Amino acid sequence: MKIALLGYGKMGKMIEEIAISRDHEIIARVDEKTTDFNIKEADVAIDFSIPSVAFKNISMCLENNVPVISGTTGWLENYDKAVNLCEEKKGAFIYASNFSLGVNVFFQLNEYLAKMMKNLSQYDVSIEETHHTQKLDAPSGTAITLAEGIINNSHNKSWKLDNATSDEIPIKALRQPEVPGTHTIIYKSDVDTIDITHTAHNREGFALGAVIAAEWIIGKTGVFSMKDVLNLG
Ligand SMILES: NC(=O)C1=CN([C@@H]2O[C@H](COP(=O)(O)OP(=O)(O)OC[C@H]3O[C@@H](n4cnc5c(N)ncnc54)[C@H](O)[C@@H]3O)[C@@H](O)[C@H]2O)C=CC1
Ligand SMILES: O=C(O)C1=N[C@H](C(=O)O)C[C@H](O)C1
Repeated sequence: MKIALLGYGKMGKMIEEIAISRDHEIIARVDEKTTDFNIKEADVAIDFSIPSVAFKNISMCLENNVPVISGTTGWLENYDKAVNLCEEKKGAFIYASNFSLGVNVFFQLNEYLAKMMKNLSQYDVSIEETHHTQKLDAPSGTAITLAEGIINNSHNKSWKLDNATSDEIPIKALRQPEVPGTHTIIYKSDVDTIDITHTAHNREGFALGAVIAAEWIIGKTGVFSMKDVLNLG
């Protein structure tokens, strides 16, 4: 498979390593200085760039009929436009806030727990995420997906970063050197606390998931999620 890497930072480099180990070829490594590449030469593009350029990258791929996987977070105000463009062009597109197998299991665990806690009003739910200090967006995309998983399966209606009211799920975003990504869901009552945590030890799980998604999307048409790729029960 010929892969164009849109964004060649921490994730782009890790994806390159894993893609090569699975016999794929990297035909472009694109950062803000790159001008001379032809996206049409790629079988698939993998975008791990920055929030302000992700939608432009995704649109470029869809306009040129190149299937695109995006893991960039912090650009979701344009997600619906990307979906519409994909449908209009009969293209193929996957966005996931987190490509790791472990977090995708954790997403399902979170939804299951939210259903169990739905009518236990003595518990208040909150989310905490910790990432490295270079992260541009807060809260993390994964924390937003977790909040949406709770909202879709409980009486909670919305989430808020810091200073939440009692109607909102509070999300706390902590930044500490070198942390690849830790997410905790907390249910607290006066008498006890239930919490579940996913801790990434490094970036390999994210990168492997993105390459598996890229392998999976070849030959398909439509907008998909990691749930489709991983076929989790
Ligand atoms: N969905 C997932 O599983 C994961 C998502 N991420 C997200 O992926 C994104 C990238 O993360 P990292 O690699 O850690 O960040 P990074 O800062 O190490 O790399 C970002 C890269 O984008 C490049 N870039 C800047 N302008 C560009 C442009 N116009 N076109 C193409 N590339 C451009 C930068 O040069 C840099 O190399 C972030 O949004 C992060 O939140 C990170 C890890 C896992
Ligand atoms: O920026 C990161 O590093 C990560 N970003 C993603 C997010 O915002 O959820 C996924 C992972 O937690 C690492």
